[in-house]
Amino acid sequence: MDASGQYSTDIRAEALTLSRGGRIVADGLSLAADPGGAVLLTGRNGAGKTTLLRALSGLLRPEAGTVTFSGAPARQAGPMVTAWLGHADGLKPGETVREAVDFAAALHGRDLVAADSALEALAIDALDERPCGRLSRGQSRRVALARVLLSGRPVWLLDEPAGPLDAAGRDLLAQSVASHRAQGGVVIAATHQPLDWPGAQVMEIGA
Ligand SMILES: Nc1ncnc2c1ncn2[C@@H]1O[C@H](COP(=O)(O)OP(=O)(O)OP(=O)(O)O)[C@@H](O)[C@H]1O
Repeated sequence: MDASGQYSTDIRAEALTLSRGGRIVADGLSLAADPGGAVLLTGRNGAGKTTLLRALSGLLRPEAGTVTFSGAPARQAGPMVTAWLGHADGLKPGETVREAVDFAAALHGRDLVAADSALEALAIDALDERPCGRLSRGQSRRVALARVLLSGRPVWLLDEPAGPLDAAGRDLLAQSVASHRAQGGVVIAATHQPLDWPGAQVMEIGA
């Protein structure tokens, strides 16, 4: 983020061949997003959406092709510029919502005002004393998303972010994504649900 509070990282993936367990699951995939961009990855179960997200993050090495963030290879830059939301929310059952969110804020050098804002952005401020192990699936997803908001990372990679969210939760997610993009952030999400993110590219995997 620069002095004016804007992100400026772009992502380029070119001619990717991806394999899982020794089997090619996707071939010839390319994708690009400039600051402020969003890409929705769609496609049937097993098409390779999660695999592509992992390759974009730098966690999975492509068999062929390249992923770069503003020109830097993903395996080098990915851990610094991406925030990852997987299928699992990764919350500790005994930790309260407040503890989970405050920890994320501290980890990313954010203050408690930012933590409060993230709780409010996902409308989970009233749940702050509840242990994460006693949340509903949608409430738990909201906490995981609040932690993404606190990451301060320019590129969000979200795997089924709206899976268990209700309509109000999907609206809050859309608003959070819109504010991130307005700051020059990039959001790439795999989804089975139609998500109303204005101007997002839709890329069908395995078509
Ligand atoms: N750890 C693994 N080892 C071997 N094969 C795997 C592994 N994980 C996934 N696969 C295979 O890779 C292919 C792509 O899986 P991936 O999870 O990327 O699909 P997806 O499009 O995200 O699916 P879904 O919509 O069900 O989440 C599938 O055929 C899957 O069986």
